[in-house]
Amino acid sequence: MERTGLLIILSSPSGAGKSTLARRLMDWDPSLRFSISATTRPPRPGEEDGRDYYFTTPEKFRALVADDQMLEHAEVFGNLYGSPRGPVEAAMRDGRDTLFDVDWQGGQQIRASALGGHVVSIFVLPPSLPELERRLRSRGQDSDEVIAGRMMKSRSEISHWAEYDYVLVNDDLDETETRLRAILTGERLRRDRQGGLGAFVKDLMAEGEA
Ligand SMILES: Nc1nc2c(ncn2[C@@H]2O[C@H](COP(=O)(O)OP(=O)(O)O)[C@@H](O)[C@H]2O)c(=O)[nH]1
Ligand SMILES: Nc1ncnc2c1ncn2[C@@H]1O[C@H](COP(=O)(O)OP(=O)(O)O)[C@@H](O)[C@H]1O
Repeated sequence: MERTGLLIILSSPSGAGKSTLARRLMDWDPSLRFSISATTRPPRPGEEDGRDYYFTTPEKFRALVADDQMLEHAEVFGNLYGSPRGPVEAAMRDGRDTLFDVDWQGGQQIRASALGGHVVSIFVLPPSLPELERRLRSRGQDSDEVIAGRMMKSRSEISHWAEYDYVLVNDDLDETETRLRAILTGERLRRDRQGGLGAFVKDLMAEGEA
């Protein structure tokens, strides 16, 4: 069946659990392609260039933007982040779904992009702000100053929740993962309903006539 890849946007305030959920979703379905962003922020311990992010300089980042190689880009917490366009277009052509971990600005730009794919957007909320702060601390990778900055920004990120198709409160991680899988399964069926299924039904009916 002919199909176009879905563009799946995952956003949340920092620390709500996006990266954890994205990893789980890809373990569940290895055919999902994670859009590896370029960023000018320094790597955290354990992060790998080309797996978690493409770590780059502001100069190189701006050159990519000028060359129209970014599907979307934004400044978040004083650093530049962007989704390279080429791999997304290739995945769409191959009928593979792409998962984006981007902020609300990236979400808006992907929805507005001319790629013409079926976009599904999901916003992840923490059960409470004290729990969000606890998760940021438990990750143990950011200084107090960085954590305070992310907590301050969390309200403005959360204020965009209503722009998303789905909103999940990430309280119990297993339960949130189950819901994410259900969303993906349902949205794939909707995509197929709008796409190649028409040809399948036509063939089915023709068989009956033969
Ligand atoms: N617009 C946009 N935002 C991104 C991109 N990559 C990551 N982000 C967002 O930037 C923010 C900071 O990401 P990161 O530095 O990994 O910190 P974390 O969210 O605390 O793990 C998060 O809201 C990400 O969703 C991107 O390519 N484009
Ligand atoms: N449902 C959950 N319950 C408890 N801890 C969680 C849950 N989801 C994620 N975490 C933990 O919270 C921290 C932040 O999660 P992470 O996925 O890095 O968030 P984000 O990518 O949104 O910044 C990590 O230490 C992660 O293991």
